[in-house]
Amino acid sequence: MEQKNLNQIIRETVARYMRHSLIVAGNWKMNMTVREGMEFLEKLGPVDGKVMIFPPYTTLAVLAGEFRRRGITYGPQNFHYKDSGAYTGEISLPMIRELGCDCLLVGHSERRSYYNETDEEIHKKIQAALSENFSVMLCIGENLDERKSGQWKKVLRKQLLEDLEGLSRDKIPYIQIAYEPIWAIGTGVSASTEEITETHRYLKTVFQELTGSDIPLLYGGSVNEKNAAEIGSCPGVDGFLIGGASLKPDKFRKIIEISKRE
Ligand SMILES: O=C[C@H](O)COP(=O)(O)O
Repeated sequence: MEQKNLNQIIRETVARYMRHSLIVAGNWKMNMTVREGMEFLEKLGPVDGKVMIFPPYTTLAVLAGEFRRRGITYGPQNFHYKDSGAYTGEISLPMIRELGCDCLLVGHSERRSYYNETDEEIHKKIQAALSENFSVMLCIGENLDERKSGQWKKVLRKQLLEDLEGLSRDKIPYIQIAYEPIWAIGTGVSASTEEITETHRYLKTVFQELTGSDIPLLYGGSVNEKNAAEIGSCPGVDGFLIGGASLKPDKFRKIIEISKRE
């Protein structure tokens, strides 16, 4: 019995280390002027691994070439689903394409709560982006009341089903999901490894039911250089979406180092 448990532990450990590198994505939110972004990249130095950055538009436009040169995938934090028109303050997919962006962030809880983005609107954005062959990183997450009352499964399932409604099989490789419990964002206290493991297992199951496929599933919410190794070793965690710690080159670099598996 003891031997069996040991074998199981060895298998799980080997499987964990054989996994591909984790995706390390930074969401700069409304931070980083062009000058600050340039300084950030200089301090960060060369990177390898799967690194993504979602900067604000102004910085994105000026530094697109720098990101590309360093092998960093980059894209906007928001966009409009129409190609053009009288939508003051908005940015369209053709404009984004011109900057060579590959992956677009969509559905972040700050967009949902501060700008009243609905699942219907998020669905339209995803459909538009996929039809133009962009990749998307869809953010989903529950609030503290929903977590405490045990409603989180229902809430996350609804977001997934509504945001990805009608997703065709050929577009599955263009989707990544970031699970971000709203109550852990910017608080300095991440969800526990038990909560992350349980939630990721649940979301992978729902996505499997929905599409018959696996999906890259990132965790976001107070990830930093100190907790990344532990969170990254949770089953079902394929990477991180990082806010605060992605603004500090030394912290971001440490997380990239921790996330290398090959
Ligand atoms: O998009 C990133 C998340 O909102 C996480 O932000 P945080 O790492 O500052 O908690």
